[in-house]
Amino acid sequence: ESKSSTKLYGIPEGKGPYSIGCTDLMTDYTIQGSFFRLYYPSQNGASSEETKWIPRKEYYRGLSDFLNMYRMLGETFFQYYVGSVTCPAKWNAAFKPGEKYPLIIFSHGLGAFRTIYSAICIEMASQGFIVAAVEHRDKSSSATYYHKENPGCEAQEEATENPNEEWIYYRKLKRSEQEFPLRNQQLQQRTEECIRALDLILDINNGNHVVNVLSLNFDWTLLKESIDTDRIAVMGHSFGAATAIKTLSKDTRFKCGIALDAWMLPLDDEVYSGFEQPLLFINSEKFQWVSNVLKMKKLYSTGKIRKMITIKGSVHQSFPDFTFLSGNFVGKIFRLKGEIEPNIAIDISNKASLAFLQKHLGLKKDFDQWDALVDGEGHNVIPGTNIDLPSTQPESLE
Ligand SMILES: CCN(CC)CCN(C[C@]12C[C@](c3ccc(C(F)(F)F)cc3)(C1)C2)C(=O)Cn1c(SCc2ccc(F)cc2)nc(=O)c2c1C=CC2
Repeated sequence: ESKSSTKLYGIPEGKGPYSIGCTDLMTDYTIQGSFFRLYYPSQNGASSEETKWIPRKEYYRGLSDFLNMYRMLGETFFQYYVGSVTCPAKWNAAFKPGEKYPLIIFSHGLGAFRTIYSAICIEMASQGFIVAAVEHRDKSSSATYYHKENPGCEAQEEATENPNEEWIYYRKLKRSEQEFPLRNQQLQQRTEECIRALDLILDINNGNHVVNVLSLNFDWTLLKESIDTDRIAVMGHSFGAATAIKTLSKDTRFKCGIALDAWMLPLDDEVYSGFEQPLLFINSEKFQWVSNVLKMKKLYSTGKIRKMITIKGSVHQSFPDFTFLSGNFVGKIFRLKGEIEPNIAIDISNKASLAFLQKHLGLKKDFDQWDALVDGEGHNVIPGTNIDLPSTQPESLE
Protein backbone atom coordinates (compact mmCIF):
# COMPACT_ATOMS: atom_id res chain seq x y z
CA GLU A 1 0.00 0.00 0.00
CA SER A 2 1.15 3.55 -0.57
CA LYS A 3 3.54 4.38 2.26
CA SER A 4 2.86 8.02 2.89
CA SER A 5 6.38 9.38 2.71
CA THR A 6 5.57 12.62 4.46
CA LYS A 7 5.24 10.93 7.81
CA LEU A 8 8.84 11.93 8.58
CA TYR A 9 7.68 12.17 12.14
CA GLY A 10 4.04 12.86 12.93
CA ILE A 11 1.71 14.54 15.36
CA PRO A 12 3.50 14.65 18.74
CA GLU A 13 2.20 12.55 21.63
CA GLY A 14 0.83 14.12 24.79
CA LYS A 15 3.54 14.74 27.43
CA GLY A 16 1.25 14.65 30.43
CA PRO A 17 0.38 11.73 32.74
CA TYR A 18 -3.02 10.85 31.29
CA SER A 19 -3.75 8.40 28.45
CA ILE A 20 -5.94 10.07 25.89
CA GLY A 21 -9.08 9.05 24.07
CA CYS A 22 -10.83 10.77 21.19
CA THR A 23 -14.39 10.63 19.85
CA ASP A 24 -16.85 12.73 17.83
CA LEU A 25 -20.27 14.01 18.81
CA MET A 26 -22.88 15.42 16.44
CA THR A 27 -26.33 16.30 17.79
CA ASP A 28 -29.62 17.20 16.06
CA TYR A 29 -30.48 16.58 12.46
CA THR A 30 -30.07 20.25 11.62
CA ILE A 31 -27.28 22.72 10.90
CA GLN A 32 -27.97 24.24 14.34
CA GLY A 33 -26.78 21.07 16.07
CA SER A 34 -23.45 20.78 17.86
CA PHE A 35 -20.51 19.03 16.22
CA PHE A 36 -17.20 18.62 18.00
CA ARG A 37 -14.26 16.25 18.43
CA LEU A 38 -13.66 15.40 22.10
CA TYR A 39 -10.16 14.71 23.44
CA TYR A 40 -10.25 13.33 26.99
CA PRO A 41 -8.39 11.39 29.69
CA SER A 42 -9.08 7.70 29.00
CA GLN A 43 -8.82 4.51 31.04
CA ASN A 44 -5.42 2.89 30.53
CA GLY A 45 -5.26 0.06 28.08
CA ALA A 46 -8.68 0.86 26.66
CA SER A 47 -9.24 0.53 22.88
CA SER A 48 -6.12 0.02 20.83
CA GLU A 49 -7.29 1.75 17.64
CA GLU A 50 -5.62 5.10 16.82
CA THR A 51 -7.74 8.05 15.71
CA LYS A 52 -8.04 8.88 12.02
CA TRP A 53 -6.70 12.42 11.65
CA ILE A 54 -8.90 13.51 8.70
CA PRO A 55 -11.84 11.10 8.87
CA ARG A 56 -13.66 11.76 5.55
CA LYS A 57 -12.48 12.32 1.98
CA GLU A 58 -14.83 15.32 1.62
CA TYR A 59 -12.39 17.30 3.78
CA TYR A 60 -9.73 16.83 1.08
CA ARG A 61 -12.13 18.36 -1.44
CA GLY A 62 -12.80 21.27 0.92
CA LEU A 63 -9.10 21.85 1.54
CA SER A 64 -8.17 21.83 -2.14
CA ASP A 65 -10.98 24.29 -2.92
CA PHE A 66 -9.93 26.51 -0.01
CA LEU A 67 -6.33 26.42 -1.19
CA ASN A 68 -7.35 27.16 -4.80
CA MET A 69 -5.90 23.88 -5.99
CA TYR A 70 -7.43 21.93 -8.90
CA ARG A 71 -9.96 19.72 -7.12
CA MET A 72 -8.89 16.42 -8.70
CA LEU A 73 -5.22 17.24 -8.04
CA GLY A 74 -5.91 18.45 -4.52
CA GLU A 75 -8.00 15.46 -3.52
CA THR A 76 -5.39 13.01 -4.83
CA PHE A 77 -2.59 15.01 -3.20
CA PHE A 78 -4.25 14.95 0.23
CA GLN A 79 -5.43 11.34 -0.09
CA TYR A 80 -1.89 10.25 -0.87
CA TYR A 81 -0.02 12.44 1.63
CA VAL A 82 -2.29 12.47 4.64
CA GLY A 83 -4.83 9.71 3.93
CA SER A 84 -3.20 7.32 6.37
CA VAL A 85 -2.24 9.82 9.09
CA THR A 86 -3.50 9.01 12.57
CA CYS A 87 -3.20 11.10 15.70
CA PRO A 88 -1.86 9.67 18.99
CA ALA A 89 -5.19 9.22 20.82
CA LYS A 90 -7.22 6.04 21.30
CA TRP A 91 -10.39 6.15 19.18
CA ASN A 92 -13.51 5.75 21.38
CA ALA A 93 -11.41 4.63 24.37
CA ALA A 94 -13.47 4.51 27.55
CA PHE A 95 -13.52 7.83 29.43
CA LYS A 96 -11.65 7.86 32.78
CA PRO A 97 -14.22 8.83 35.43
CA GLY A 98 -13.52 9.51 39.09
CA GLU A 99 -12.27 13.11 39.07
CA LYS A 100 -13.46 16.49 37.85
CA TYR A 101 -11.56 17.80 34.85
CA PRO A 102 -11.27 21.41 33.67
CA LEU A 103 -12.81 21.99 30.23
CA ILE A 104 -11.46 23.75 27.12
CA ILE A 105 -13.57 24.68 24.11
CA PHE A 106 -11.33 25.03 21.02
CA SER A 107 -12.25 27.02 17.87
CA HIS A 108 -10.51 26.35 14.52
CA GLY A 109 -9.31 28.90 11.95
CA LEU A 110 -10.49 29.92 8.48
CA GLY A 111 -10.46 27.00 6.09
CA ALA A 112 -9.66 24.58 8.91
CA PHE A 113 -11.99 22.18 10.75
CA ARG A 114 -12.24 20.36 14.09
CA THR A 115 -9.53 17.68 13.68
CA ILE A 116 -6.41 19.58 12.61
CA TYR A 117 -5.32 21.09 15.93
CA SER A 118 -4.82 17.70 17.55
CA ALA A 119 -1.25 18.38 18.78
CA ILE A 120 -2.62 21.15 21.02
CA CYS A 121 -5.79 19.29 22.07
CA ILE A 122 -3.95 16.02 22.76
CA GLU A 123 -1.34 17.78 24.93
CA MET A 124 -4.08 19.51 26.96
CA ALA A 125 -5.98 16.22 27.41
CA SER A 126 -2.80 14.42 28.48
CA GLN A 127 -2.40 17.08 31.18
CA GLY A 128 -5.89 16.41 32.52
CA PHE A 129 -8.23 18.63 30.49
CA ILE A 130 -11.31 17.65 28.54
CA VAL A 131 -11.09 19.44 25.17
CA ALA A 132 -14.01 19.94 22.75
CA ALA A 133 -12.77 21.09 19.34
CA VAL A 134 -15.91 22.44 17.71
CA GLU A 135 -16.54 22.30 13.96
CA HIS A 136 -18.18 25.50 12.76
CA ARG A 137 -21.06 25.46 10.23
CA ASP A 138 -20.61 29.14 9.28
CA LYS A 139 -18.93 28.22 5.96
CA SER A 140 -15.58 29.31 7.32
CA SER A 141 -14.43 25.71 7.53
CA SER A 142 -13.02 23.96 4.47
CA ALA A 143 -15.82 21.43 4.86
CA THR A 144 -18.30 20.22 7.42
CA TYR A 145 -21.52 18.24 7.39
CA TYR A 146 -24.69 17.42 9.25
CA HIS A 147 -27.19 14.58 9.06
CA LYS A 148 -30.67 15.29 7.78
CA GLU A 149 -33.47 13.28 9.33
CA ASN A 150 -33.51 10.12 7.20
CA PRO A 151 -37.16 9.79 6.13
CA GLY A 152 -38.16 6.60 7.89
CA CYS A 153 -35.78 4.29 6.06
CA GLU A 154 -34.06 3.28 9.31
CA ALA A 155 -32.84 0.16 7.59
CA GLN A 156 -30.66 2.44 5.42
CA GLU A 157 -27.40 0.52 5.00
CA GLU A 158 -24.50 2.52 6.49
CA ALA A 159 -22.37 1.21 3.67
CA THR A 160 -24.09 3.13 0.87
CA GLU A 161 -23.17 6.79 0.30
CA ASN A 162 -25.07 8.40 3.14
CA PRO A 163 -27.89 10.25 1.34
CA ASN A 164 -28.91 12.00 4.55
CA GLU A 165 -25.55 13.70 4.96
CA GLU A 166 -25.47 17.36 3.93
CA TRP A 167 -21.94 18.69 3.25
CA ILE A 168 -21.18 22.40 3.55
CA TYR A 169 -18.04 23.82 1.95
CA TYR A 170 -15.96 26.96 2.44
CA ARG A 171 -17.60 30.16 1.20
CA LYS A 172 -15.06 32.28 -0.66
CA LEU A 173 -15.22 36.04 -0.32
CA LYS A 174 -16.55 37.49 -3.58
CA ARG A 175 -14.31 40.00 -5.36
CA SER A 176 -16.76 42.84 -4.83
CA GLU A 177 -17.60 41.81 -1.28
CA GLN A 178 -16.51 43.64 1.89
CA GLU A 179 -14.73 41.27 4.26
CA PHE A 180 -15.86 42.61 7.66
CA PRO A 181 -19.65 42.05 7.36
CA LEU A 182 -19.21 38.41 6.32
CA ARG A 183 -16.55 37.67 8.94
CA ASN A 184 -18.47 39.44 11.72
CA GLN A 185 -21.61 37.49 10.86
CA GLN A 186 -19.60 34.27 10.87
CA LEU A 187 -18.08 35.35 14.20
CA GLN A 188 -21.55 35.65 15.75
CA GLN A 189 -22.42 32.13 14.60
CA ARG A 190 -19.08 30.72 15.74
CA THR A 191 -19.59 32.25 19.19
CA GLU A 192 -23.08 30.73 19.46
CA GLU A 193 -21.65 27.35 18.44
CA CYS A 194 -18.99 27.52 21.19
CA ILE A 195 -21.63 28.44 23.78
CA ARG A 196 -23.98 25.70 22.54
CA ALA A 197 -21.15 23.17 22.81
CA LEU A 198 -20.59 24.23 26.42
CA ASP A 199 -24.33 23.93 27.17
CA LEU A 200 -24.38 20.43 25.67
CA ILE A 201 -21.32 19.28 27.65
CA LEU A 202 -22.80 20.68 30.89
CA ASP A 203 -26.01 18.80 30.04
CA ILE A 204 -24.01 15.58 29.68
CA ASN A 205 -22.23 16.44 32.94
CA ASN A 206 -25.67 16.50 34.61
CA GLY A 207 -26.24 12.96 33.40
CA ASN A 208 -28.77 13.82 30.69
CA HIS A 209 -28.89 11.38 27.80
CA VAL A 210 -27.31 12.65 24.57
CA VAL A 211 -28.30 11.42 21.10
CA ASN A 212 -25.21 11.11 18.92
CA VAL A 213 -26.21 11.28 15.27
CA LEU A 214 -22.92 9.54 14.48
CA SER A 215 -23.25 5.90 15.37
CA LEU A 216 -20.14 5.50 17.52
CA ASN A 217 -19.77 3.12 20.45
CA PHE A 218 -18.72 5.59 23.13
CA ASP A 219 -20.35 5.71 26.55
CA TRP A 220 -21.19 9.37 27.25
CA THR A 221 -22.77 8.51 30.62
CA LEU A 222 -19.24 8.07 32.06
CA LEU A 223 -18.85 11.87 31.81
CA LYS A 224 -21.57 12.42 34.44
CA GLU A 225 -20.22 14.83 37.12
CA SER A 226 -16.76 14.80 35.51
CA ILE A 227 -16.58 18.44 34.43
CA ASP A 228 -15.15 21.01 36.85
CA THR A 229 -17.81 23.59 36.01
CA ASP A 230 -15.84 26.46 37.66
CA ARG A 231 -12.80 25.77 35.48
CA ILE A 232 -13.82 26.36 31.86
CA ALA A 233 -11.63 28.10 29.25
CA VAL A 234 -11.89 28.93 25.55
CA MET A 235 -9.02 28.76 23.02
CA GLY A 236 -8.70 29.21 19.30
CA HIS A 237 -6.34 29.83 16.38
CA SER A 238 -6.53 32.89 14.09
CA PHE A 239 -10.27 33.33 13.24
CA GLY A 240 -10.78 30.85 16.08
CA ALA A 241 -8.85 33.16 18.41
CA ALA A 242 -11.20 36.04 17.53
CA THR A 243 -14.01 33.56 18.26
CA ALA A 244 -12.48 32.80 21.66
CA ILE A 245 -12.29 36.53 22.46
CA LYS A 246 -15.90 37.15 21.41
CA THR A 247 -17.05 34.06 23.35
CA LEU A 248 -15.28 35.33 26.49
CA SER A 249 -17.05 38.68 26.17
CA LYS A 250 -20.42 36.95 25.75
CA ASP A 251 -20.32 34.25 28.42
CA THR A 252 -18.76 34.59 31.87
CA ARG A 253 -18.87 30.84 32.40
CA PHE A 254 -15.61 30.93 30.45
CA LYS A 255 -13.10 32.01 33.09
CA CYS A 256 -10.18 32.84 30.76
CA GLY A 257 -9.12 32.64 27.12
CA ILE A 258 -6.10 31.90 24.97
CA ALA A 259 -5.80 33.53 21.53
CA LEU A 260 -3.32 31.72 19.25
CA ASP A 261 -2.06 34.10 16.52
CA ALA A 262 -5.37 36.00 16.62
CA TRP A 263 -6.91 37.49 13.47
CA MET A 264 -8.69 40.56 14.89
CA LEU A 265 -10.56 41.75 11.76
CA PRO A 266 -13.92 39.98 12.49
CA LEU A 267 -14.26 41.62 15.93
CA ASP A 268 -16.75 44.46 16.35
CA ASP A 269 -16.48 47.30 18.85
CA GLU A 270 -18.52 45.46 21.48
CA VAL A 271 -15.49 43.41 22.65
CA TYR A 272 -13.39 46.55 23.07
CA SER A 273 -15.70 47.82 25.81
CA GLY A 274 -13.81 45.20 27.77
CA PHE A 275 -14.55 41.91 29.46
CA GLU A 276 -13.26 40.88 32.87
CA GLN A 277 -11.72 37.49 32.10
CA PRO A 278 -7.93 37.13 31.67
CA LEU A 279 -6.67 36.73 28.10
CA LEU A 280 -3.34 35.41 26.78
CA PHE A 281 -2.15 36.22 23.25
CA ILE A 282 0.41 33.78 21.83
CA ASN A 283 1.63 35.21 18.52
CA SER A 284 3.80 33.86 15.74
CA GLU A 285 6.67 36.04 14.57
CA LYS A 286 5.73 36.10 10.89
CA PHE A 287 1.90 36.45 10.76
CA GLN A 288 1.26 39.64 12.70
CA TRP A 289 1.00 43.22 11.40
CA VAL A 290 0.61 46.70 12.95
CA SER A 291 -3.18 47.22 12.73
CA ASN A 292 -3.84 43.69 13.94
CA VAL A 293 -1.59 44.05 16.99
CA LEU A 294 -3.00 47.51 17.73
CA LYS A 295 -6.46 45.89 18.00
CA MET A 296 -5.01 43.43 20.53
CA LYS A 297 -3.58 46.38 22.47
CA LYS A 298 -7.05 47.99 22.44
CA LEU A 299 -8.17 45.07 24.63
CA TYR A 300 -5.67 46.10 27.30
CA SER A 301 -7.30 48.30 29.89
CA THR A 302 -6.73 48.97 33.54
CA GLY A 303 -7.45 46.14 35.87
CA LYS A 304 -7.84 43.56 33.15
CA ILE A 305 -5.29 40.75 32.87
CA ARG A 306 -3.83 40.71 29.37
CA LYS A 307 -0.60 38.88 28.50
CA MET A 308 1.17 38.65 25.13
CA ILE A 309 4.15 36.62 23.96
CA THR A 310 5.65 35.98 20.53
CA ILE A 311 7.35 32.71 19.60
CA LYS A 312 10.52 33.55 17.65
CA GLY A 313 10.95 31.83 14.30
CA SER A 314 7.32 30.65 14.23
CA VAL A 315 4.74 31.13 11.49
CA HIS A 316 0.91 31.08 11.37
CA GLN A 317 0.95 27.39 10.51
CA SER A 318 3.09 26.53 13.55
CA PHE A 319 -0.17 25.96 15.46
CA PRO A 320 -2.22 23.58 13.22
CA ASP A 321 -1.02 19.99 12.67
CA PHE A 322 0.21 20.29 9.08
CA THR A 323 3.47 21.70 10.41
CA PHE A 324 4.32 18.22 11.77
CA LEU A 325 3.48 16.37 8.57
CA SER A 326 5.45 18.15 5.90
CA GLY A 327 9.07 17.59 5.08
CA ASN A 328 11.46 20.48 5.51
CA PHE A 329 11.44 21.35 1.82
CA VAL A 330 7.64 21.48 1.29
CA GLY A 331 7.23 22.86 4.78
CA LYS A 332 9.40 25.88 4.13
CA ILE A 333 7.87 26.54 0.68
CA PHE A 334 4.28 26.63 1.94
CA ARG A 335 5.31 28.41 5.14
CA LEU A 336 4.06 25.40 7.07
CA LYS A 337 7.21 25.55 9.13
CA GLY A 338 9.15 28.51 10.42
CA GLU A 339 12.83 28.58 11.34
CA ILE A 340 11.93 27.06 14.69
CA GLU A 341 11.43 23.29 14.93
CA PRO A 342 7.64 22.60 14.91
CA ASN A 343 7.78 20.47 18.06
CA ILE A 344 9.68 23.19 19.95
CA ALA A 345 7.22 25.90 18.88
CA ILE A 346 4.12 23.94 19.90
CA ASP A 347 5.86 22.99 23.16
CA ILE A 348 6.35 26.66 24.05
CA SER A 349 2.75 27.45 23.11
CA ASN A 350 1.36 24.52 25.12
CA LYS A 351 3.50 25.18 28.22
CA ALA A 352 2.65 28.89 28.26
CA SER A 353 -1.03 27.96 27.85
CA LEU A 354 -0.87 25.46 30.73
CA ALA A 355 0.82 27.97 33.04
CA PHE A 356 -1.78 30.64 32.16
CA LEU A 357 -4.65 28.18 32.66
CA GLN A 358 -3.31 27.06 36.06
CA LYS A 359 -3.08 30.66 37.26
CA HIS A 360 -6.51 31.79 36.02
CA LEU A 361 -8.51 28.61 36.50
CA GLY A 362 -6.94 28.00 39.92
CA LEU A 363 -5.62 24.54 39.05
CA LYS A 364 -3.63 22.54 41.58
CA LYS A 365 -1.00 21.21 39.19
CA ASP A 366 2.65 21.97 38.52
CA PHE A 367 2.10 24.07 35.37
CA ASP A 368 3.37 27.15 37.27
CA GLN A 369 6.85 25.85 36.42
CA TRP A 370 6.27 27.54 33.04
CA ASP A 371 5.15 30.92 34.41
CA ALA A 372 8.29 32.59 33.04
CA LEU A 373 7.16 31.74 29.49
CA VAL A 374 3.96 33.74 30.00
CA ASP A 375 6.21 36.71 30.83
CA GLY A 376 8.08 36.12 27.60
CA GLU A 377 11.18 34.86 29.38
CA GLY A 378 12.86 31.85 27.85
CA HIS A 379 14.44 30.45 24.72
CA ASN A 380 12.68 31.35 21.42
CA VAL A 381 10.10 33.58 23.13
CA ILE A 382 9.79 37.33 23.63
CA PRO A 383 7.35 39.35 25.74
CA GLY A 384 4.72 41.25 23.75
CA THR A 385 5.20 41.61 20.01
CA ASN A 386 8.05 41.79 17.50
CA ILE A 387 5.97 44.27 15.44
CA ASP A 388 7.12 47.92 15.72
CA LEU A 389 4.05 49.79 16.91
CA PRO A 390 3.71 53.56 16.35
CA SER A 391 4.45 55.23 19.67
CA THR A 392 1.14 56.21 21.20
CA GLN A 393 2.66 59.01 23.26
CA PRO A 394 1.59 62.49 22.00
CA GLU A 395 4.47 64.17 20.07
CA SER A 396 6.76 65.81 22.61
CA LEU A 397 6.04 69.58 22.58
CA GLU A 398 9.67 70.68 22.47
C1 LIG B 1 -5.55 30.68 -0.45
C2 LIG B 1 -6.56 30.94 0.62
N1 LIG B 1 -6.48 32.31 1.15
C3 LIG B 1 -7.89 32.49 1.59
C4 LIG B 1 -8.14 33.44 2.65
C5 LIG B 1 -5.49 32.45 2.29
C6 LIG B 1 -5.14 31.09 2.92
N2 LIG B 1 -4.43 31.23 4.20
C7 LIG B 1 -2.99 31.01 4.20
C8 LIG B 1 -2.75 29.51 4.15
C9 LIG B 1 -3.57 28.43 4.80
C10 LIG B 1 -2.41 27.79 4.06
C11 LIG B 1 -2.14 26.34 3.92
C12 LIG B 1 -2.72 25.46 4.83
C13 LIG B 1 -2.48 24.09 4.68
C14 LIG B 1 -1.67 23.64 3.62
C15 LIG B 1 -1.43 22.16 3.50
F1 LIG B 1 -0.98 21.88 2.30
F2 LIG B 1 -0.55 21.78 4.41
F3 LIG B 1 -2.59 21.53 3.71
C16 LIG B 1 -1.10 24.52 2.71
C17 LIG B 1 -1.33 25.91 2.84
C18 LIG B 1 -2.72 28.71 2.89
C19 LIG B 1 -1.48 28.82 4.62
C20 LIG B 1 -5.12 31.56 5.35
O1 LIG B 1 -6.33 31.67 5.32
C21 LIG B 1 -4.35 31.74 6.68
N3 LIG B 1 -5.39 31.82 7.73
C22 LIG B 1 -5.80 30.69 8.38
S1 LIG B 1 -5.10 29.20 7.98
C23 LIG B 1 -6.00 27.95 8.93
C24 LIG B 1 -5.81 26.63 8.30
C25 LIG B 1 -6.61 26.27 7.22
C26 LIG B 1 -6.40 25.05 6.59
C27 LIG B 1 -5.37 24.24 7.04
F4 LIG B 1 -5.17 23.06 6.44
C28 LIG B 1 -4.57 24.59 8.11
C29 LIG B 1 -4.80 25.80 8.74
N4 LIG B 1 -6.75 30.72 9.32
C30 LIG B 1 -7.37 31.88 9.65
O2 LIG B 1 -8.26 31.90 10.52
C31 LIG B 1 -6.96 33.06 8.95
C32 LIG B 1 -5.99 33.01 8.01
C33 LIG B 1 -5.77 34.29 7.43
C34 LIG B 1 -6.63 35.17 8.05
C35 LIG B 1 -7.45 34.46 9.06
